[in-house]
Amino acid sequence: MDRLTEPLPERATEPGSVPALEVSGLAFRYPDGHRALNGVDLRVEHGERVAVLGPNGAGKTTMTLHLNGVHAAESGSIHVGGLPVDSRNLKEIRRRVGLVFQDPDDQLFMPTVREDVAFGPANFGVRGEELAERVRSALDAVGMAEHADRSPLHLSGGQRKRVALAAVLACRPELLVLDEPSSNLEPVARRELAEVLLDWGGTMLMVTHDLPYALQLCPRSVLIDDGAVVADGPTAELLSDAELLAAHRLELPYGFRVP
Ligand SMILES: Nc1ncnc2c1ncn2[C@@H]1O[C@H](COP(=O)(O)OP(=O)(O)OP(=O)(O)O)[C@@H](O)[C@H]1O
Repeated sequence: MDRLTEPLPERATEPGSVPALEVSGLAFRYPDGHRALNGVDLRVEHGERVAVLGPNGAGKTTMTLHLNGVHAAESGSIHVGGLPVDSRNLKEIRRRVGLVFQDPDDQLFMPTVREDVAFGPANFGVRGEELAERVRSALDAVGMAEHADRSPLHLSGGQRKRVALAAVLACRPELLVLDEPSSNLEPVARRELAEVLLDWGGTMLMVTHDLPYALQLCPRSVLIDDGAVVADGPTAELLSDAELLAAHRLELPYGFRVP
């Protein structure tokens, strides 16, 4: 592995402390026999924001779908705040891990935006004024409060993405996992989403092909290729390594320079 050794900013590592996320030797094969993960190792400390980079088909989404038990590991282990991700703990794991899917249509299914955002916390037992307050503050955070009574079906793609994020934020997760949050967003919505995520302030893992977005939001990045982590370090260093990027089919936008 290409290990970049500079000390990582914003990483609160204490020897022996329980990390927010620990993935060890995670391997997975789809039912058709395709091996998508070949031993992923990743440790994320509380409060870190980590971008997950890699070419198409590298295994990024497959890895994220293991973090809240959508897929079950073939071998290896995952711990969230010290709790193993396995079938006995799924309810608590899903409370801790908020997964925002790449396609909001995989997540939104209620008649109104308000009901979609209330669904998760209600499912975890939140009721009454607390539920109403969570829905209000999550919709406010993503700038969608005025659309609370509309059908998600009638929103634009970018608006649906914001509602999907609100639905996860309303669950108050300990670990927020986002798959391609900036795709299909207009520049203003992309910037506003960055502000929401920075304000949120919790532990975050963000899968993205948007390298400037990774640089803006995540002090640390891991690069996954062929189902394994091939580089892990400060985002600015990874993105300054032209050879590393080329070897894994990553490219900065034309004219973009890492400051
Ligand atoms: N349901 C499935 N059945 C079989 N193979 C799959 C399935 N879903 C994904 N794969 C394969 O697993 C590998 C990893 O896919 P995954 O979606 O995790 O990649 P990714 O890094 O998220 O890619 P992208 O950047 O294109 O979204 C790919 O080779 C893909 O073809």
